[in-house]
Parts: sequence; structure tokens; C-alpha cells
Amino acid sequence: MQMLRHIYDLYIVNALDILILAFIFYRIILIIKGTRATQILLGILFVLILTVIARDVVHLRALAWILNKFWLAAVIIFAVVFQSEIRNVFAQIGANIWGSGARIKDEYVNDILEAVEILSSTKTGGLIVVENEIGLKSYAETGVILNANISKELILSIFKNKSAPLHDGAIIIYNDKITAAGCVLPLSHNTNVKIYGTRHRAALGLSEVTDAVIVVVSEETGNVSVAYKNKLHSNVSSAKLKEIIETNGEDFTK
Ligand SMILES: Nc1ncnc2c1ncn2[C@@H]1O[C@H](COP(=O)(O)OP(=O)(O)OP(=O)(O)O)[C@@H](O)[C@H]1O
Repeated sequence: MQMLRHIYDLYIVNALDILILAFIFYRIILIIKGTRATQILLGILFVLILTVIARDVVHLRALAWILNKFWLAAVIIFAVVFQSEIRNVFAQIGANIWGSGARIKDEYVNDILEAVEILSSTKTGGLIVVENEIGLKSYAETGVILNANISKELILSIFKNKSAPLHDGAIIIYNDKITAAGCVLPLSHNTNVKIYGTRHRAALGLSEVTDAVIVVVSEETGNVSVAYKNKLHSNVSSAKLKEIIETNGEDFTK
């Protein structure tokens, strides 16, 4: 019995400890990969190396003193700089505990696909958000709440009618309903994405802070792109889009 206890204390607890830490780091890296946070972390790493060199290697007292003061305030600085990433981590933990996002019925998926095809072939701009595990109520409230059944006709009348008040912005879809239209999404600040306009930037921006699948139809080219978890995938075919919507984006992570 004591032997088992010893093995547990020595190996199993430590292995569990390392596994949990590795998992936490892995999730954090997944969330911040490709975002501004990666550059900020590199900057912080640079200041850390500078501190060690100034303090312990070349003994530059004044510089070491200032850098030490910086590290005292680091917790507050991190909380401010990484506020959106910290929010993401907790939102995703909460979403994972709560369960998986609602899947849209086949007939409605087909309605969305047909609408996207028509928007694409007629070069009509469109922005369609499919909500996943993380709730989008705060974004829905920036537009007009509809709670209408999904239909190809409704999607087309929203985006195709340029004089209609709801054609600007995004529609949000959740669980067989178009919950809202004319919604404003957060713009991405990703500096690597230079070629896209604001519609694509808004899609990418929402994908950086939520796990939604965001479909963009370009008004300029008619191309269909999908933003999901920090990435914008261009020229997505109808068959691929079907898989993506049916699996709430899981298909992209395989
Ligand atoms: N923050 C936002 N949230 C939701 N929709 C937005 C946002 N910003 C812009 N849009 C939508 O994008 C439209 C402007 O698209 P713009 O031409 O700038 O983008 P684009 O990415 O180049 O797209 P396109 O290829 O269709 O021209 C706006 O009319 C509006 O409908």
C-alpha cells in the first residue's frame, strides 16, 4: 500500500501536473497564435532577457533597477495588454464546460448554401455568422434582433437590397434561426492581413475572439471566404462550406 502511495506521490502526481500545464500552454498558444499577442509575448521575452543580462551579467545597476520596477508592475500590465486574450481563454473554458454549439438542420444548411451561391454569382457582398459554443448576444444586440426562421429568401433580401437598412453588417445564425441582422463585428488588427477590406477584417476579427464560423462573400470578386479561429480561408467551395457549417467549423481543425 505504501509502495503504491509512493509511486502515486512521486510519479503520477508529477505526470498529472506536467500534463495539465502542457494542456494549458497548448490551449493558450492555440488562442494567441497568429494574433498581436504573439508579437507582444516576443517583446516581453526580449525585456526579460535584457533584465537578466543587465542585472546578472553586465551589472548595469540603473537599467536593472528600472527593469525590476517594470516586473513589479507586470501583473497589471499583462492584465491590460492581454485583456481580450484572457477573456477568450475564459470564454472558451466556459463554452467547453457548457457543451457543444447547436447544429443547424440539413434543410437550413442548404438554404444558407444556396443563398451564398447566389450572392457569390451576383457579386453581392455578404457576411454570415454561424454561432458556435461562445454566445454572440452582445454582437447580435449591435444590430436588429429578428429571431426569424432561416430561409434563402430572407438572407437574399437582407443582402441584395442595397437600399434596405439591414444590408450593411452581418447576420447572425444560431440553431435554425437568423437571430439578428445589421450586426457590427470587431475588426481584426492583424497586420499580416493587408489585402482585405473591412468586411473581411470584421470576419477575421470575430474569429479571433469567438469560435463562430463566419462566411464572407466579396462584393468585388464574388469569392467566398470563411473565417474561423484566427484564420481566413479564401475561395471556399460550396461542398467545403457545407461540411464546415455542418460541423460548426470542426472540419478546419482536423
Ligand atoms: N465592423 C463591421 N461589422 C460588420 N460588417 C462590416 C464591418 N465593417 C464593414 N462591414 C461591412 O463591409 C462593407 C464594406 O466592405 P468593404 O468593401 O470595405 O470590405 P471588403 O472586405 O473589401 O469586401 P468586398 O470584397 O465585398 O468589397 C460594409 O458596407 C459593411 O456591410
